[in-house]
Amino acid sequence: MAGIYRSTRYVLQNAFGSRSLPGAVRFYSQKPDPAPLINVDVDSKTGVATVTMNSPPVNTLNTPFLNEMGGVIKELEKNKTRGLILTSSSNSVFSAGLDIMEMYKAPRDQMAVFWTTLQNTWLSLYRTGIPTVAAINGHAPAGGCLLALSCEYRVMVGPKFTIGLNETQLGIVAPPWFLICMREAVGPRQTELALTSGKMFTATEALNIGLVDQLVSNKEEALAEAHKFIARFAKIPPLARKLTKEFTRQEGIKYMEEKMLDDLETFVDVASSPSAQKGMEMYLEALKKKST
Ligand SMILES: CC/C=C\CC/C=C/CC(=O)SCCNC(=O)CCNC(=O)[C@H](O)C(C)(C)COP(=O)(O)OP(=O)(O)OC[C@H]1O[C@@H](n2cnc3c(N)ncnc32)[C@H](O)[C@@H]1OP(=O)(O)O
Repeated sequence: MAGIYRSTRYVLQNAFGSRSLPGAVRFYSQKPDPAPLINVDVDSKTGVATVTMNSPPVNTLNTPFLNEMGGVIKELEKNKTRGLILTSSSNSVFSAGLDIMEMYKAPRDQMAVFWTTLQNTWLSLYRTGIPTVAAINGHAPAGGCLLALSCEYRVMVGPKFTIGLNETQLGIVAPPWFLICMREAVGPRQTELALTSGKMFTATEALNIGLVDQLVSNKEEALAEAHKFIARFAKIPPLARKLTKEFTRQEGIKYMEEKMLDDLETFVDVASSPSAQKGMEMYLEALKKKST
């Protein structure tokens, strides 16, 4: 463990040129990208940003994507955006979650950079003072569900899409901060039942347990409801709102601030273990078979 801790720190220091970890890796220098993986459209009347994930085919969360997302959130905060609506350009997938190729047969140092980027981007989204809504217009397994859970409100297009933390089905484990997000939405009983079996919920089931807040029948309605949710805060002083959100989300924020490096070590250990690698291999094969 200690060896991994040291080598991970070394890789991150090389990668980010920082002297104090992990705080220093929270900031990204955004390179201009000719083909953005995320589109941002700010409504000039309301100041609300629609952030559209646009990384075909299935919006997997890999290091470049997560870096871009972190940069987008930082930029929106700087510009005092009034709301953030997270959605997808795909007609059927919100996000397929973490890019398994970042974990399957990946060197430990690559896994470490990937996970640190995920931790930081997640924290930015989870704790931002900007009101956030997920307009879930497609399947949202695992990391896709985490993205939605990190927002304050979830509107899901039903009935055919699914959402859930299905990690155990792949032979991997949702880390505690994924679990905290789920528990905040559905409570401890449903969280244990859902995560131990890796259950994917239909949109209606998700509504019934509180995993999503509203069902709609298409993306346009989802966006309209998301705007309505954000409009609720028009008369609420932003600082009071921001601090209240931060207090409500204290457990997840504290976990990440205090346990970031432990969490990283655990991830690299678990994800590189032979059983997790085997699970991912079988899962990737099944995905390939399905798509041919
Ligand atoms: C201690 C902590 C240790 C570990 C914690 C790790 C936490 C992990 C959390 C995660 O997020 S793991 C990822 C879990 N994701 C999934 O289980 C989703 C898998 N994907 C799907 O179920 C389906 O792709 C879909 C329902 C999202 C969409 O279906 P469809 O529209 O039919 O697309 P295809 O299945 O044909 O996929 C197109 C293409 O994309 C590849 N792909 C899909 N998902 C992933 C992924 N997560 N990572 C990498 N690649 C993915 C798929 O293989 C296809 O590739 P082709 O080359 O065959 O086109």
